[in-house]
Amino acid sequence: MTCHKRYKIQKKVREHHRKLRKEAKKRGRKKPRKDPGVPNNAPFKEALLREAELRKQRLEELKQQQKLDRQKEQDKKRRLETDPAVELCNIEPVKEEFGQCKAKKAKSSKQNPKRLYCQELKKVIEASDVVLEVLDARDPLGCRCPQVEEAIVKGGQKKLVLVLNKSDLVPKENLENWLSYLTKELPTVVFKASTNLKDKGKRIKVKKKAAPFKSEVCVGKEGLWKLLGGFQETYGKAIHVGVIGFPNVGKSSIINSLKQERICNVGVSMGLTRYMQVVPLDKQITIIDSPSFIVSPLNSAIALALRSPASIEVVKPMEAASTILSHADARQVVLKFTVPDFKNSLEFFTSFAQRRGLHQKGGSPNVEGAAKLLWSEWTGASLGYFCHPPTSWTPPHFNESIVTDMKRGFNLEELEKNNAHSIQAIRGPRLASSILFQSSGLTNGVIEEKDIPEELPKQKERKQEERGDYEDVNTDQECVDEEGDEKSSDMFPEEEACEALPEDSQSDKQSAPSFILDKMTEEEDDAYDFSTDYV
Ligand SMILES: Nc1nc2c(ncn2[C@@H]2O[C@H](COP(=O)(O)OP(=O)(O)OP(=O)(O)O)[C@@H](O)[C@H]2O)c(=O)[nH]1
Repeated sequence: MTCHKRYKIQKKVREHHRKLRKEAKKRGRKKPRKDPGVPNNAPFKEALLREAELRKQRLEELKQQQKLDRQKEQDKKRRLETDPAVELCNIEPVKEEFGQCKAKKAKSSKQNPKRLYCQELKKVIEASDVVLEVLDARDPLGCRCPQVEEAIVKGGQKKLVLVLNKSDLVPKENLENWLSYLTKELPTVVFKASTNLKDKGKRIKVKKKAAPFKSEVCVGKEGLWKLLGGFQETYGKAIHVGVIGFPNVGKSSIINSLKQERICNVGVSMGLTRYMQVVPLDKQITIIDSPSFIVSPLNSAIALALRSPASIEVVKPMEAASTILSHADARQVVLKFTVPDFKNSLEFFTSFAQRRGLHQKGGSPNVEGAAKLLWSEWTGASLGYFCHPPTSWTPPHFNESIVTDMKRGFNLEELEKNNAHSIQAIRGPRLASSILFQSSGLTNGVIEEKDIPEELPKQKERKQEERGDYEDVNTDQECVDEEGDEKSSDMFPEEEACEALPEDSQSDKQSAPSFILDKMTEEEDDAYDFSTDYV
């Protein structure tokens, strides 16, 4: 920050305080006077002090009593909620916005969130006839969870379908390779969710003449509808379709795209969906959103960094971002983020922070902020990177009979045609401008509640603190997301820097102080908005 600007801010702060003092004076409200206590020469001072002490004690006791009463009341309520009749609300279609059952929320507020996620996920699987496992096309294998897949196919009653989402973020050739790799095992749908939908009730009107903005278009919707519709016809009755997957793969976005309205909560924060949500698509098909899978702590560092729901797991941003960086092609990273060559991750984060205008007080680069930004971009909605599918066809973890069973009832020829059509319609990044990433393969998940260790209170506190920290970055990101999170990954660095700013700064780019110092003009410098920028 320039000295000129700093002094200007200080002056404004002084003026502001002066104004407040003046207004307070006008209103006649003065500072409360300090209690001078009982003077030493007062008669009966000792007795007065004792009396005051007693009054204080009585007040404390009263407060304690009220607290106990409140606790008793809450216990009573909780007991009422454990009544099975309340449980029924779990499977009822959503009635309120983002459909979270309030009773359920209250009940589970004190439960270990990982257990809650497992419970909800199990409920979704149990209630579903077809399960859509959503995979991030940038690392499809890393988004598959063998434990959950096995739980689905175990009974032989349910169908498992893979949905290759975020396919706009990988090169076309790569997408084709992954499709042919995955379809050998399970029916796979190529999808690109629409990320710019209006809230529930406000349907999008697609004008006939005006071509919709590239980022608003959903691709693969027809294919998925037809696949589910065809299956429902052969099945002969109404079906429930569960949508599952690791955090941020786009489960809720897919449901919103199918429904064409923003019915499920969507955002860059990992682990945003905490409860199952039932959304009727039509009379015959009901879709169920679910919270993400819980990652097993035995996974590799890269799997933990990319697949841990930040809302319930603690992953240190610096460690996570460094691990991600070590798995990416350094040359392509340098080109993509337009930073100089780097020897280690710290060097990269320093240049990245400078490039994106992330500075701490005093002007030093905000390395931690840069790490958080890279981490959230890697799991977010705009950065293009890709992994190669295994070169040879490795035997699936399902045997032949399960594979044929999973494909039965679906019109696979039609699906193939629709996928080819989707691939044509998606305009992904070029292979040369995308970052090559080394996947660590399948990610192990925890599906049984008993496998989740109980958290110690101290651990819990630490997690909450760190989560708060992470959410700071993500709320910023979310704001951007809502503005139109599908910015091309080939955007200019200045635009990308703006992406990391809070919504206010985004919406008022002209007046907000720019984070990019070398681009800061005198006009922007003068435009310090005291009402929004001074905290
Ligand atoms: N570019 C792109 N972004 C997508 C696509 N689908 C989803 N996203 C973005 O990915 C982010 C995560 O999407 P969500 O739908 O919240 O993902 P989720 O799996 O429900 O996430 P959790 O609720 O955290 O488990 C959001 O910012 C979406 O806008 C897609 O097809 N392409």
